[in-house]
Amino acid sequence: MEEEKEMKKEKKNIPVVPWMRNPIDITTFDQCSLDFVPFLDPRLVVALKNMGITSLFPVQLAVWQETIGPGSFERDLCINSPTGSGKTLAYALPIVQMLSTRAVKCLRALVVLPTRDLALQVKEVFSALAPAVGLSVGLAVGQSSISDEISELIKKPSVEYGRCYDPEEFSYELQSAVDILVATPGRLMDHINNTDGFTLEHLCYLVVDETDRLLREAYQSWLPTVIQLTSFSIDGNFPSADDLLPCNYGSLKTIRRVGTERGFKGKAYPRLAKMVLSATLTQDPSKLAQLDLHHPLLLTTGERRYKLPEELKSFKVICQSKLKPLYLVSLLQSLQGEKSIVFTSSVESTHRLCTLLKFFDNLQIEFKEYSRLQRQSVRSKTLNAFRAGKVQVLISSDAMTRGMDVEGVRNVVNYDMPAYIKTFIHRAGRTARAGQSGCCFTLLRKDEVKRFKKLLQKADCDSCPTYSVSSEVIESLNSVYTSALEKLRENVESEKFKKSKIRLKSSNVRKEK
Ligand SMILES: Nc1ncnc2c1ncn2[C@@H]1O[C@H](COP(=O)(O)OP(=O)(O)OP(=O)(O)O)[C@@H](O)[C@H]1O
Repeated sequence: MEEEKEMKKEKKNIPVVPWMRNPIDITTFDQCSLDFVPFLDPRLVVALKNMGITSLFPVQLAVWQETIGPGSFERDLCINSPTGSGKTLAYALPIVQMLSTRAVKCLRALVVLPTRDLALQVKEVFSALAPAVGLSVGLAVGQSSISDEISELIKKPSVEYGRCYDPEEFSYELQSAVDILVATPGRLMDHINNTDGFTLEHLCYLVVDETDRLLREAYQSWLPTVIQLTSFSIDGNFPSADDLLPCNYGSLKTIRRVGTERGFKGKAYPRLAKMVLSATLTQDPSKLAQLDLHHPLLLTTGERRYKLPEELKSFKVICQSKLKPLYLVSLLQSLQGEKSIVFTSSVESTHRLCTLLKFFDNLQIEFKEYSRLQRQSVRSKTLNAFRAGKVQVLISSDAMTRGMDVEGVRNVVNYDMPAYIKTFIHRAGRTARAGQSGCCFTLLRKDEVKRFKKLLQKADCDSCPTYSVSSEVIESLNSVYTSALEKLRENVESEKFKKSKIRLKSSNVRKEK
């Protein structure tokens, strides 16, 4: 009976979790000039202006109100706000301001993101703000070797030549070189487990960005570990690491301890304040429970759970499956070199489509493949070229969908219809960011149209006109397409042959051994 009730609520879009039913509506806030933002540190005003920011977006003002303003961050914040609405600055700005008065450097804010590319992007935002008030920002994503990363994050004590040091005392002297750390879960766990001097004992702020994505995967249990290391028991004592975790967790000796600590002189331990964010925040009670939120407060945009950016226009392009590449080429040509991202359903299909397009004679579109099958260095190079406008079109698997912010993307093309509204939202959200306009085109077979319409209704989108592609253009491309398909077939055969040769060679080497 209870379960039935819960299901009905979900269908009606009423959150099952009670505290989610009385949110703060972000749409009631207006954009606000920096000059009128209460208590904003003048040094940060200068830093923001240097970033080209002259006013705060509604979500940023709403979070400011709940952290620096009257809310005083007494409750943990769950922020559900559309793609491109400025969530990064919404948490970065108050964190930097709150830490600006700190006396001693230690790790006080941790921001966790699901991918390296996203972490790099968020670090840029913190790096543009934090130095203005004397704070340092670190990155733990596995971009450099672990030893390089450690030397960036941990400050070694100065050693006097000729003096003999007790090793235990010596390691106790290790100090954080950063106030704020932006990390991916894997590298974070590496440091928690193995890096001497890496400690969460002084952590005041935890941000879980792209929350629903991070909660979907366990990532070596990073979340329960962080929560255990930063919580204290009802009697006010902090648990001992030995009580909580297996003995191979080396540096967990650094768990929060009872008593006065460096950085909290004379003050009781503050609770760990959390901000969790997404454009498609989960409402699943069991997932939210993992975050161990303290009197959570939801900040959301309007009444609907999912919302597309105001300035996004959606179109459908109807075509037969076998003619999709032709329609795509024709569509891209009609976009006349505007920065665009084409999403496919898998890394394999991304690769196949790119190979096929390479065989289109006289295409006159600068495009590049971007998928998680590629090495990070290749991906970074491609992304930089795309950012710089040297590449007009990125053909991508879903590696790009979450959070990536590339200026000037005017169009998104769903080469394959996304199966879920969340996927549609994150893909489409690579355009129409920060109040700019943008278009999302979805290639559909006739029999997919009804399902697609239903999908869009979940995000309150009732208008998705058909974008017609000129049949003359399609016809004129037909012979080029036929020959490109033939070349693709030959290419697939030769790739298969090469792979089988490599396999044979390596099995012969093994036999010889
Ligand atoms: N107050 C502001 N004024 C002008 N531009 C801003 C402001 N705040 C953010 N931006 C710009 O808006 C863009 C989108 O911001 P951001 O990446 O934080 O969005 P988001 O809400 O996190 O999106 P997503 O859900 O896709 O991750 C960025 O290019 C950022 O520089």
